[in-house]
Amino acid sequence: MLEAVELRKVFKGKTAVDHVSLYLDEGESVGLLGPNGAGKSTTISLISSLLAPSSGDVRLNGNSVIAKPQQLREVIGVVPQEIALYEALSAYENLKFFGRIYRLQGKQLEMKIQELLEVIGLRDRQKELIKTYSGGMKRRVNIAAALMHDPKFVIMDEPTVGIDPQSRNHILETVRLLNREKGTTVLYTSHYMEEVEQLCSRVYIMDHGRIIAAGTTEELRRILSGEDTLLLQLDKPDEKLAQELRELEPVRQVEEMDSGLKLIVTKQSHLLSEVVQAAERHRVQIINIHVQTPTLEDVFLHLTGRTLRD
Ligand SMILES: Nc1ncnc2c1ncn2[C@@H]1O[C@H](COP(=O)(O)OP(=O)(O)OP(=O)(O)O)[C@@H](O)[C@H]1O
Repeated sequence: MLEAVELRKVFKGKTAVDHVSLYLDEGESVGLLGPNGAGKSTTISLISSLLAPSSGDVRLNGNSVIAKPQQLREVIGVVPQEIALYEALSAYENLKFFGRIYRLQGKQLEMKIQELLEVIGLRDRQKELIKTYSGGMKRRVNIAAALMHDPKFVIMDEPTVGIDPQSRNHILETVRLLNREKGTTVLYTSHYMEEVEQLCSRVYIMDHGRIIAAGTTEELRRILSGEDTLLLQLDKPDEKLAQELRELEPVRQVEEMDSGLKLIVTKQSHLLSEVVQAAERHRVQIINIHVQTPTLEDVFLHLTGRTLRD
């Protein structure tokens, strides 16, 4: 088990990570979810011993690794947000370089490189220089580089931000394969709820440097078990209508979206006629009303009053 215990990191008087405790059991796929600036990258750097905490501890199978990180470094692979590759070398040459750092050589090194190129779907382009790759392809090579030493724990920092759909799918597939078929323990950081819901069995939600909720996706959704999400598709946006709905008793949250409004409301409230009347008063036409069970995104909205992408 890899564990963070009451981690804190203060940068020049600003607390970026505030008493964060989390654990990864072997074989788990765990999500760390939070908006930009929540402290996810700093938490990852602390857990992987790239950064020293202001206080708190990181433990591998019960033993602190802060003073002696070597043991941890052998079993952990970190995929940072920034691409850390040699642009003037090919994908093959980059992986060879990283493999050598982990003391792989000869046939073993060659096999590992080809295995990982296959996993990331770039075997046929391995001889091309990194600088000719798309952002998504570079990300995929960056992931392979972190896997050269067959780490037991893989920590990924928002690996799908700003990349093309094909690379995104490849990355999600790679995470699945690593976790479900190879049994690798994964900590997956993201601000995309749907990715975490698909990939992870347990989730930590982080905001302003703190863990504000933790549990299985089911448990977290149960935070909203007494509530429904109401999606109103409107013919035009209307700030005043949103404001009026916010003041209705059963309405917990109102979020404005491109096509209308999203309301988190108390279950079984007889709200629809009030909503329809309010829309009529504001001369807004309701094109469609959809009631759905809450998502993790809604849980986040409920806990913080903000959306993940704010
Ligand atoms: N080296 C540093 N020096 C000063 N402040 C920092 C440093 N690194 C991070 N911070 C601050 O700590 C806070 C948390 O940043 P962090 O990068 O961990 O968040 P994040 O959740 O990973 O967000 P993002 O998705 O934008 O990377 C931010 O306010 C950031 O400005």
